[in-house]
Amino acid sequence: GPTAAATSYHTFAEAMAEIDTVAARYPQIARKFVAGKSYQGRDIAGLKISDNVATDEDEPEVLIIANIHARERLTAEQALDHIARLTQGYGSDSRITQLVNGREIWIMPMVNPDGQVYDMTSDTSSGRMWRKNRQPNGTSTGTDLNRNFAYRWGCCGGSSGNGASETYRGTAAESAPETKVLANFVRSRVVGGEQQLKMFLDIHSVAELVLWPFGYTYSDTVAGAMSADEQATHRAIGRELAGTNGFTPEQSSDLYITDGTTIDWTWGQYRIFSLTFELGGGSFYPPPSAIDGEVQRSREALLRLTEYADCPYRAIGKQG
Ligand SMILES: NS(=O)(=O)N[C@@H](Cc1ccccc1)C(=O)O
Ligand SMILES: [Zn+2]
Repeated sequence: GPTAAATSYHTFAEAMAEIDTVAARYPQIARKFVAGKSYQGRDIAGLKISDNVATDEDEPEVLIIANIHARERLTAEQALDHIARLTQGYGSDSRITQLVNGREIWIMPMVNPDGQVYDMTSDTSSGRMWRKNRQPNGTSTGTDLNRNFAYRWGCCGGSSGNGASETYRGTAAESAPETKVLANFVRSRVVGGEQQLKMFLDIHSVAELVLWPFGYTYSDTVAGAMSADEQATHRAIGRELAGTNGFTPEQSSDLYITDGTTIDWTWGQYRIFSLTFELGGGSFYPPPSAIDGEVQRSREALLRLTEYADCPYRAIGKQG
């Protein structure tokens, strides 16, 4: 349950059960939502955490997703830990209480459930090293959901057109049902013509990095798409958060060019300040005994990301 520290990786069923348990235990501040279904029909679910959680209040919104890559098991634990911290701390920790009162926080711990189940139902103690979803694509299986988003999809050599590739981009932007579900959820947060989501985090592993857009170009700024202030704000938040967990902060493309990624789309399409974390742990399958230590490293970073949602520009001393 949510009180004990994680001592083993959650199966998909256990993660869904934990979401139900938290929603039942904290009904004033936690509410389960199902954004849609995976290719094989599994729920793509999460928790909304906020005071008056059944009401859409005019509060800055944050979206945190995890486990879009199936083998990156620690990422779901990080998301479930943030859920536990926010719900258990409410009413006793003043910082967390203020955060939950002043934000609407959407957390989705397993956004690639088919891949996660396939990876975990292996005959070894670790996994199948599976990354993609489980959608057939001609001769092979799987679309890399982090190459299937619509902003500059397939533009720049940052993905593959080969179905067997680990970075297969799909037949078109949002060709994967899981991508469509996530993109539809973000689109649904445009209320009164304004995107309510102000911060986005996509949790990956395993490289100990804090990354910001864009991935499709080496350029720091892009006219009409990433101004100097917008880039400086991403960099300042990225560096601040990396200062709390010891990860390396850099623009996504500093590592390699990627196109069709989550954060290029959430920023490029909606100007949601967006980061990707690459957690630590040394491998995709750190021993269960390492889960708690690794997850604790980024607790502060997730709290600060959630705090910035009312004014990300605060990171560069600028008013909204
Ligand atoms: N988790 S990962 O190793 O696959 N990296 C992710 C995120 C990522 C994207 C761009 C540069 C570095 C890391 C990916 O989609 O490539
Ligand atoms: Zn990943």
